[in-house]
Amino acid sequence: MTTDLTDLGWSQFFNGQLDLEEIGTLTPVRLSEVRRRSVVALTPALERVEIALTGDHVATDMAVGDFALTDGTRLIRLLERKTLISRKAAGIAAQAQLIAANIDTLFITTSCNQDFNEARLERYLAIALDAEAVPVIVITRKDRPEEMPAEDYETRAKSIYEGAEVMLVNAKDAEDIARLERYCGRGQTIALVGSSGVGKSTLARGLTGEEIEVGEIREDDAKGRHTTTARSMHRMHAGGWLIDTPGMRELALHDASEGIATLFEDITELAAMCKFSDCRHRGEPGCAVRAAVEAGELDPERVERWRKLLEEDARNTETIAEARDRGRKFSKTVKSAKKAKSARRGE
Ligand SMILES: Nc1nc2c(ncn2[C@@H]2O[C@H](COP(=O)(O)OP(=O)(O)OP(=O)(O)O)[C@@H](O)[C@H]2O)c(=O)[nH]1
Ligand SMILES: [Zn+2]
Repeated sequence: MTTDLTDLGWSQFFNGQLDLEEIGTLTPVRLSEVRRRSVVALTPALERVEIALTGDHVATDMAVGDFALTDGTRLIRLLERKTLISRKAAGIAAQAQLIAANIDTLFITTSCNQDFNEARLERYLAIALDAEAVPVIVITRKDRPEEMPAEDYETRAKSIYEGAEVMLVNAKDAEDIARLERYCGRGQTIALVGSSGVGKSTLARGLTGEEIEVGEIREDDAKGRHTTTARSMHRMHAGGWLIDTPGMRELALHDASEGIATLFEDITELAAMCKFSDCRHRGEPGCAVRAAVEAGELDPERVERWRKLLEEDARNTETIAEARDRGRKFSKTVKSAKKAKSARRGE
């Protein structure tokens, strides 16, 4: 059976990374599960094969949705990603954990109720923009709006960022699901983010016809527990792929300064014109942001949210950088210990 690679989400972007020899000898696959010492990959024939990780390949470098080349038994190399979503991993060894690669569209989900708020949506928008995925705000419960008419939620969402499409839906309604399917066609990859209870499972069920379980699977090893994800790529009715992982549902902001700058482009540009390059926009002389607020050209609440988002991002990013420094020293120790061990085993 020859399924077109396009079905997997393959495009010129990936094809252009292969040299002639690789085209002749290797097969592109897409990772649908990342385990501790192996990955499960989707082949061009849409079969799932388990590939052991050998040599320098380690699970922490791989993400669900990655494209890789295999010679049939081994994973030869990962291809450069079009988009990447990561999160700050929990625990002392804080490091960025890769959540999903090559997502085209991120459905940022909220509801016509108290879950809806600009700050939350902006945080997800910054993540999507930073990852270079197209953000679509999906507002569920249009059939049961709580605090104001459903259309008002839509209007508020539309005013957040003009680059984001807004879809007001009843997640249980087949016609509304069909409206979302324009992002879910053949070759497209999407993911759902949003708080618990906003309707992500309901949307996922509507788009795939599957009841998706996103429980974390833990594989124990001597050094502790390593979290992997269960089967995470799901085919949608419209032909595309939905990536659903526990990590995706618990995304936190980190290292997203470019996304924040894109989302708040106007404020970012103003801030560059402040007299002091480290201006905190809290009343310093020559503050262009402050001046715009005073002139009524900028919403002060939006400025406050922007500042908080930057702070949150800086806080989390710093922790990762610091941990990385600490980790380097530690990993040297681990590496030499491992070497000694393999030497003893005669590997
Ligand atoms: N009336 C109505 N009910 C909805 C809508 N979207 C979701 N629900 C209901 O809201 C409840 C929560 O929806 P879920 O799909 O489980 O939410 P979730 O985001 O997956 O939540 P987690 O699994 O906790 O992440 C369910 O009872 C859904 O049937 C909607 O648009 N309209
Ligand atoms: Zn300023």
